[in-house]
Amino acid sequence: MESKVYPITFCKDDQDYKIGGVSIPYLGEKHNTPLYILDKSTLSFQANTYMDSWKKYYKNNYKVLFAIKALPILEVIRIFKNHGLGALVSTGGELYIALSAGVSPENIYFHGNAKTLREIEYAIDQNIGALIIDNFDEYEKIKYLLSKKDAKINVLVRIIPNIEVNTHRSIRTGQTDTKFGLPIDQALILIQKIKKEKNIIFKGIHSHIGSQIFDISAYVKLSEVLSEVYNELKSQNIAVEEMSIGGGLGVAYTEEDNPPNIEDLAREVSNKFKETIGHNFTLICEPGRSLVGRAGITLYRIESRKELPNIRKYVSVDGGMSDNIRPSLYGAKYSALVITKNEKETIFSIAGKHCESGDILIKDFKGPWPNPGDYLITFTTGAYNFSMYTWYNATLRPAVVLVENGKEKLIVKRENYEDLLRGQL
Ligand SMILES: Cc1ncc(COP(=O)(O)O)c(C=O)c1O
Ligand SMILES: N[C@@H](CCCC[NH3+])C(=O)O
Repeated sequence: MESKVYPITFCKDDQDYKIGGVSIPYLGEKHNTPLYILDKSTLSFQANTYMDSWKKYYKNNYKVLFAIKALPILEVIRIFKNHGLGALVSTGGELYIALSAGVSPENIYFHGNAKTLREIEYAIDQNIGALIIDNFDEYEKIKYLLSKKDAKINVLVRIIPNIEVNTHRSIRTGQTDTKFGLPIDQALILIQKIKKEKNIIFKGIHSHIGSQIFDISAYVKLSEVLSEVYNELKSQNIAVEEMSIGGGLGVAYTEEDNPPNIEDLAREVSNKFKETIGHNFTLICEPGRSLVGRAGITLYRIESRKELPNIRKYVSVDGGMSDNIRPSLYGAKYSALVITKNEKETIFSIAGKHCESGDILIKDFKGPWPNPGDYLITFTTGAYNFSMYTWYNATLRPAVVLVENGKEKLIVKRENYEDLLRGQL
């Protein structure tokens, strides 16, 4: 079925809706709901597109790091590792997950604006690819830790590129006023300090302008800014071996969304660098959402319906803001499909089961009026759904199933009631 929001293998045959060749109602019966379902073909396709596009346009080394915060699942990280991707982590916990998935330490980069001494020490002890230094205090922490060890660490320095992108204000990061990174003049001072250290190895510059970005020209502008910093450092005899353009490429949540494609990003950025400083450094990009978003769907069961005359109709499902907080947090829009025998279409809002009036997954959805027990699918739930799970109302974290070629594999177990008591005394 042609759609920007459906996973590549999503389809309907005479019997059922299917994903990865597996019947979706069958998955619901077998694994219960809510259920996250991931299409392996879509994951692989997105990873290959990133790798192939840089290979085609960028004439030097490049690294694609999966920002695992989007979907920190061992099996997913392993799939990407097998396609040649590394991992971007932002906490000690994410570092632990990436290492547990078998990503080799040199392919793990660690960013974040408030790394603790313990997290930095963990990264140094594991000898990861690079710490992405966000501020002067972090530099002091690294210096302090290295003064007590016979170790070295590679670092990138995160700059604020002063680029404001058109996305939700909570997920913009490159504008002048941001908690992430340093203004360029301060970053240059920090780099001079780093260069005086024997065991802090300066590798290059890091940047990230935000998430769910549709405008490739923002990345072209970013490439210009990075080129200026590169030239400034060159004039100070400081070599820049690596530069990161961050992640942030958007995906379609509804048919109205028109995200740019990955190949356009690679071509435009590569062309800009060719024009400015050449491909004389290792280019890094750090996609999260655009690798996993479209691969995921969430399957719910419809529990109840009601009609408030002349006001609104509601259909409530057995999940909600615990498994997808994005509508409540950002007003994010989603596409859905009801699997029902009823044909009469109407307009209703799809509500979650949580004790919050704001727990509405989709407002004013148009589709067939379902019966309790029918299934509802929401699309593009691969990114920042599982990872932003909250256990509000003591809900159980849903299971995750991976599908491919008619086969399914449980890759995360559903929580049970005992899990809710774990750690409680
Ligand atoms: C530094 C950094 N890199 C990469 C990403 C991944 O972003 P996205 O999932 O939008 O590709 C993020 C999250 O926005 C980030 O903070
Ligand atoms: N959590 C955000 C993206 C944040 C990106 C973090 N670097 C979302 O769901 O859209």
